[in-house]
Amino acid sequence: MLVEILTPAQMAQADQLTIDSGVLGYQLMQSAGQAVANAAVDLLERRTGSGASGMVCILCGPGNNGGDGFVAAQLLEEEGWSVILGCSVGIDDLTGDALLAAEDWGDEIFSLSPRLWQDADLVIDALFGAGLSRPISGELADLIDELNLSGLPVLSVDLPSGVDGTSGLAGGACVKADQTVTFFRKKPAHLLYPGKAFCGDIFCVDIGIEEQVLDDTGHIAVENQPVLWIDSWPEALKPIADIDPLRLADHKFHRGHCLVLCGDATHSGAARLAARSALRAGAGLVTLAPPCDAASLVAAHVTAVMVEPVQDVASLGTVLAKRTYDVLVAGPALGKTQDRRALVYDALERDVALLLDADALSCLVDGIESGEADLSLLRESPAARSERLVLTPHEGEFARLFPDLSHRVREEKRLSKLDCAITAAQRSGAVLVLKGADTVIATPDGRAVVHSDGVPYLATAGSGDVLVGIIAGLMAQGVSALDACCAGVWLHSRAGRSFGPGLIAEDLPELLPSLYMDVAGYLSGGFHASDWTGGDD
Ligand SMILES: NC(=O)C1=CN([C@@H]2O[C@H](COP(=O)(O)OP(=O)(O)OC[C@H]3O[C@@H](n4cnc5c(N)ncnc54)[C@H](O)[C@@H]3O)[C@@H](O)[C@H]2O)[C@@H](O)CC1
Ligand SMILES: Nc1ncnc2c1ncn2[C@@H]1O[C@H](COP(=O)(O)OP(=O)(O)O)[C@@H](O)[C@H]1O
Ligand SMILES: [K+]
Repeated sequence: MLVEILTPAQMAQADQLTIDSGVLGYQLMQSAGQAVANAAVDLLERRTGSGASGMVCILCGPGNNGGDGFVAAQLLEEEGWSVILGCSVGIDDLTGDALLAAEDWGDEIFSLSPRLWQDADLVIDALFGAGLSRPISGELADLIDELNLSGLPVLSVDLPSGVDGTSGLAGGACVKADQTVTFFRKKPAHLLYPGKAFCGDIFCVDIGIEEQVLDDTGHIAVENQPVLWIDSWPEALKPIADIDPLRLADHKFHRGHCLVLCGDATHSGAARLAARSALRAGAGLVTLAPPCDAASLVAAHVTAVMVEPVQDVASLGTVLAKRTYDVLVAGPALGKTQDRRALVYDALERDVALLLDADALSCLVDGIESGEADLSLLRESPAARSERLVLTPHEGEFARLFPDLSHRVREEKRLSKLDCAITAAQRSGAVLVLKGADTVIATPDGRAVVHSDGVPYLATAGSGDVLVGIIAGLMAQGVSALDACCAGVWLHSRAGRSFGPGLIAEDLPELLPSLYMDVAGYLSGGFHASDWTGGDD
């Protein structure tokens, strides 16, 4: 099944639709508080041994997040745990369901102070959740800093207080939680950094909201899971017993041919990594295209990968006319000389699936008088028109192409990486892979997939070249651009995680075969990401 991600605004709509259908808001709050209390008991029992013999400190804020805290306080006390509760406002300042919850708590409400947790075994952070409207500052920020220094386990309700639910940005003080319990569906901040790093283990619990509300709320993105792309998994990467008998006699030309443009003699490693990765990802043939004076050096460093010199636009035309190529990759250490830049512009006019990475992305900005890429060249390319244009920028390349959506601007204006990636995909007409510890894959029609799996081992030279090669290899076999990007990012991340420390980019393509056996476990059902029409239509 799809795992949808809802913005706090969409979540508020889900709450409201449920309330409109006859469920009391206070009932939802009680379910949320119960889930928090359950999680707290698990954590307490792990810390204090079984039996209700520990103390919980609950920090409540002025809104419904605080309301969840009051409910949890009451339930934990009923179960025999010692509870001490502080609130950022007096009971007279509470309203609605939060006021009801505070009245039902009935016990003492202290002012917030570090003294509250001095004897505690666990702190529950119910200060702010979806309603955070600005970074936390002043006395509350000091309190959060002290809490983070206390070394006590912290359970956050819905979101770690201070983290912006929509963008995952952490502008002011933020609670550093060991565990976060959220409700119905995850929010962007549970997946996007830095927010995700503050959440600890995330548990998403059912509080009685019906799935059907999603038809009305829509969703901002989905999580990247094999169910999205497993149905388009190439035959050649399946275990022999799963291959369609009619495909057992396939030859290499059925598995597609990738052409990878290559840089000069001193910069050919990146393209060679991409080429090898495309082969490992199942492309039937892969050819590297270096400039003439680098051809013998490149040829000396490859074996199954072929070499066809491409000096200029004319020779690219000749090479493309000679054989059928299914996918063209341009970027890894391509260089930004006049010649190589001309190749990128020429490739944009050709009717072939096109993956632009690294230097090819920079070529779209470098040497342009206005300093701005002409995105209409991308949008109107045959590749984009046939939904076969892919861009794989890291944040630096993304900032050059889309300066108004850069990481810096996002932080300044508190914009979400998801919204910005979707906007960039719409402007460029490309399936866009905005790489990072939280990679966002976005499509021109407004869909987004998030792969959030901090694997710092992947932050190593050449790792992005491998990713673009994997995506190209999958597309060569007929996988759609979106499915190939999602599957490629998944495989890349898994490879990094399974290898662990010491990983270098050369290791990554060699890890793919063992991952294909893992993928085989998912082959029993699913649907294509490319068939998914998004949540808000
Ligand atoms: N019926 C519902 O809507 C449900 C809501 N639930 C809980 O309600 C939460 C959302 O509740 P609210 O919308 O009341 O929002 P919050 O409780 O997250 O916070 C809103 C309050 O905080 C204040 N505030 C925001 N940023 C601040 C800052 N930086 N410094 C000081 N004060 C600040 C606002 O003025 C407002 O009073 C969710 O996170 C979830 O925990 C759950 O109880 C489930 C049901
Ligand atoms: N901390 C991290 N967690 C997960 N993935 C990461 C992390 N850091 C980098 N990556 C991934 O590693 C790859 C690096 O790509 P890139 O920056 O283009 O490197 P290069 O240009 O050296 O090939 C991207 O796919 C990115 O998503
Ligand atoms: K919270």
